[in-house]
Amino acid sequence: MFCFRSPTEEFADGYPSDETWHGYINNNDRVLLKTIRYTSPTSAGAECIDPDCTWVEQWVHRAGPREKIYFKPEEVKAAIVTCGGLCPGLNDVIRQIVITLEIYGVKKIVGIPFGYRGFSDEDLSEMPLSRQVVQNVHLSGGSLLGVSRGGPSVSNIVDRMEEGGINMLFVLGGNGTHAGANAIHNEVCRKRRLKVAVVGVPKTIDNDILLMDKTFGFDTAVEEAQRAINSAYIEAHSAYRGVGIVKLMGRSSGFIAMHASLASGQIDICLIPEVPFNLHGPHGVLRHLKYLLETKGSAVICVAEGAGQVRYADFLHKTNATDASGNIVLGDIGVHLQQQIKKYFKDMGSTADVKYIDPTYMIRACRANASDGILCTVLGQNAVHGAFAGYSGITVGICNTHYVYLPIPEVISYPRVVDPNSRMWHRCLTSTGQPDFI
Ligand SMILES: Nc1ncnc2c1ncn2[C@@H]1O[C@H](COP(=O)(O)OP(=O)(O)O)[C@@H](O)[C@H]1O
Ligand SMILES: O=P(O)(O)OC[C@H]1O[C@](O)(COP(=O)(O)O)[C@@H](O)[C@@H]1O
Ligand SMILES: [Mg+2]
Repeated sequence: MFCFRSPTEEFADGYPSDETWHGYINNNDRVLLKTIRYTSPTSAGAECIDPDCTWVEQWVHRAGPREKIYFKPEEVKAAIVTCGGLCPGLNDVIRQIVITLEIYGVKKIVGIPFGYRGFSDEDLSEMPLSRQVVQNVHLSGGSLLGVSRGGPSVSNIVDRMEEGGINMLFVLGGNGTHAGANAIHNEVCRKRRLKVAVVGVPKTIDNDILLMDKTFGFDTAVEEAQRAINSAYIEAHSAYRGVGIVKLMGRSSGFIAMHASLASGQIDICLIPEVPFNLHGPHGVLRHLKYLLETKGSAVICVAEGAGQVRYADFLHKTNATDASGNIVLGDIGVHLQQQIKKYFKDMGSTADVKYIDPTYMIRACRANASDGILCTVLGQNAVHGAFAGYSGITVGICNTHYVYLPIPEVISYPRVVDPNSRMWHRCLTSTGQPDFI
């Protein structure tokens, strides 16, 4: 009976703890998922399942240390793997998982190099981890272990886990990585019936995982994007009929572009994948740009990489090419915008001085800021508490400011996207002053 998404009743002996210490989470503690009770579907931002906006209580497990633990620490061999693209805070999470495992008394802790690939590539070997190794890793960005896309099949991964005696696996990654983690969980638990815990920590700079307030690294990315936006503003503002373009990450979700635009207060046009727009025509982006140059003298555009390419339009006529993980390879919307803007003004016998800034990797290849550092710390600790409590096939997150365990399938059933009817998108529109481009 090892296939659980809640703590087992079979506890390791000898590790219950001080009953006078009220620092433990009761296994029945729960956190409420949705905290607003909407009166009508017309209330701003309402998410209703029926016209009466019937309120459905949804409770999730509260994260944290349990008094009784399921694994004997001396029998644990824990592994950590980081997959997908980089994200500020990966090293903070790795560090905290290692430190917390050591506090539980775990002696065998390893890192799997370069994502899931590290399970299959003969040239790559496990990296022994200890507090000493990870002590200062959070001071730099990236991942101590390395990351990659693509990699071996789930059964290969589980074969290697069995061979290596790994019985606790911490998986740091986004939607794709979590799909993999869930498949690993199903293989070890349901098929092979091994006593193994697979626990995820959501890593997505795009903030595209469901049900969570936010994911680590997102705040840092938004903050880092400010520098690019400010540079674009200064360039545009100092040029004769200057136009600044900043492209930010977001394959299918425009959260970084929306939040960075809102934070800066310097953006005139924000374009995200979730909101349709035309470039040409009476309501198009170019016409508005002309108006901005005539009235303000300059303009700054913030565009998410997936804007105009996924969902509503395909301005770049993308191929069906995919990366090693199966993600669609997008064209460069920033370059396309730059070309279209130059041509538009040239064709009308006018001019625009267009400066394009692409800080794509600069906003994620940096160390986490203080608030992300704290988030990483708590998530890392809770991942270890969850594994020791006997959870598997779960991931950790922050919901309504509380830390929780969520079943992986629930958070990756589809990517979280910006709701064009949300108050946050409307706040962004208020800040930019842009019209509908349709
Ligand atoms: N549906 C899936 N099932 C199993 N593994 C997957 C799945 N999708 C992606 N992966 C694996 O997860 C890893 C990371 O996926 P990727 O999409 O690149 O990044 P992210 O996890 O950040 O979304 C890759 O090694 C990829 O092979
Ligand atoms: O160039 P890379 O390494 O594939 O990363 C680019 C991708 O990283 C992201 O920011 C995040 O992607 P993941 O969550 O899959 O790591 C995407 O929006 C973007 O397309
Ligand atoms: Mg992905």
